[in-house]
Amino acid sequence: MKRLLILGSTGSIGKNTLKLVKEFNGEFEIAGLTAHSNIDLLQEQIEEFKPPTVVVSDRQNAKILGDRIGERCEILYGEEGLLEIAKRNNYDILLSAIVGFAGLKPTIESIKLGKRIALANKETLVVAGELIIELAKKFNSEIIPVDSEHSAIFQCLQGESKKEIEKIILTASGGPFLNRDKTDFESVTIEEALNHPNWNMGNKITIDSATMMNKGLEVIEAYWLFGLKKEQIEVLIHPQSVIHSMVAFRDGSIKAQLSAPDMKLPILYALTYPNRLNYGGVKTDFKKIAQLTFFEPDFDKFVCLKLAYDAIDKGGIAPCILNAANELAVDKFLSGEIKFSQIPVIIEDALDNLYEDAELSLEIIESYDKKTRNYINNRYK
Ligand SMILES: NC(=O)C1=CN([C@@H]2O[C@H](COP(=O)(O)OP(=O)(O)OC[C@H]3O[C@@H](n4cnc5c(N)ncnc54)[C@H](OP(=O)(O)O)[C@@H]3O)[C@@H](O)[C@H]2O)C=CC1
Ligand SMILES: CC(=O)[C@@H](O)[C@H](O)COP(=O)(O)O
Ligand SMILES: [Mn+2]
Repeated sequence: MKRLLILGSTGSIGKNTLKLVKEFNGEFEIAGLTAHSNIDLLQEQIEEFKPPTVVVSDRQNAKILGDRIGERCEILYGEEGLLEIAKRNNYDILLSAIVGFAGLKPTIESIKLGKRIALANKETLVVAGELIIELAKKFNSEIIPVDSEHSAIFQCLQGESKKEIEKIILTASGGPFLNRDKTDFESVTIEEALNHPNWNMGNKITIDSATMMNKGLEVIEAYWLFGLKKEQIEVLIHPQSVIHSMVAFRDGSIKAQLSAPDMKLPILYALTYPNRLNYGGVKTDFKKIAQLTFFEPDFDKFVCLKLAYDAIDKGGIAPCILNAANELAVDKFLSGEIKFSQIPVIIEDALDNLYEDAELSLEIIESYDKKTRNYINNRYK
């Protein structure tokens, strides 16, 4: 029986993980769940999975939830609550699935306990990749990717050594605007941008897929996770999302991992690695897949992808600024404050004006995250 602490249990990854916990009755036990503000769903999850402790973001929601469920489970709140639940030594695997920068600090606490991290929260590696990889080594914590592309690469690399890799090929669906002209980006609606062709995900990552910042964040995530040069990380548009990524080896051989697009597979692998469980929940029928196609991304159209590659070159605090600016720009687009076409403009503006040489530490990363958000809030009211 593996004990799971799920950060972000009310989100898309969190809910898929709980479906697996239910499906594999007896394999997993829930040591804790966390939500931001969706206390109705969290309450249902408490009733079904009986975690000893849960966390919500604010005190008032903690009180409302407490009035509803009484003594059935301990309720913590705020950032302190998240850090506290992550520091408790009562679980085996942390499923890190909070969206955005908020996932960073509790993930670090879990790494410090030497836990296995099933990492969905890609922003953790984007903003603090160097620190995270160092800490994971120091505390002997395994970081197993949940992100479908990184899980694919991780699976292709089993039994291989790094020196044999020529490059990795991150596949990208191209999102809902793959065939839309860039001149139309001004008039893109929120509904259109949230209409991902292949994946059903949370709002933030869905908008990132539409701008292709998701692929940019994934390039940075792969850079840290697999310790490769930027030039060894290629992005390839593959609109069907059946090949989740590939590794090309120096002898010319290429390995790929394939399946119908369903996050339950990479989640399950991160929970059971190096083993697999019998699972018929995701069916891949090649006879129903008409074709698999591939082509190069258009960096002029999807500027966010270019900005992410540039942020690796700049290094230091650049990926943190890129991430904070992107999180805020996406929020502003989703609340109707800015146009879709302004997202890359805002990110570039923040990078141009805030980037400087800085010795990385958690404190510096937190201060640049705040500085970037303040800068954008003041400029784009
Ligand atoms: N969805 C997917 O298929 C994939 C997701 N990922 C990554 O996984 C992560 C989660 O994505 P996804 O599940 O789609 O996101 P969702 O938006 O669906 O869920 C986010 C979760 O985090 C909680 N949350 C949001 N803001 C905060 C905060 N400030 N503090 C604490 N908790 C918070 C939410 O709570 P509440 O519900 O109460 O708001 C919810 O439980 C992201 O980093 C994403 O990039 C990676 C690959 C695929
Ligand atoms: C499921 C998953 O891992 C997402 O990150 C997905 O890859 C998004 O698709 P695109 O960013 O390729 O559109
Ligand atoms: Mn992905």
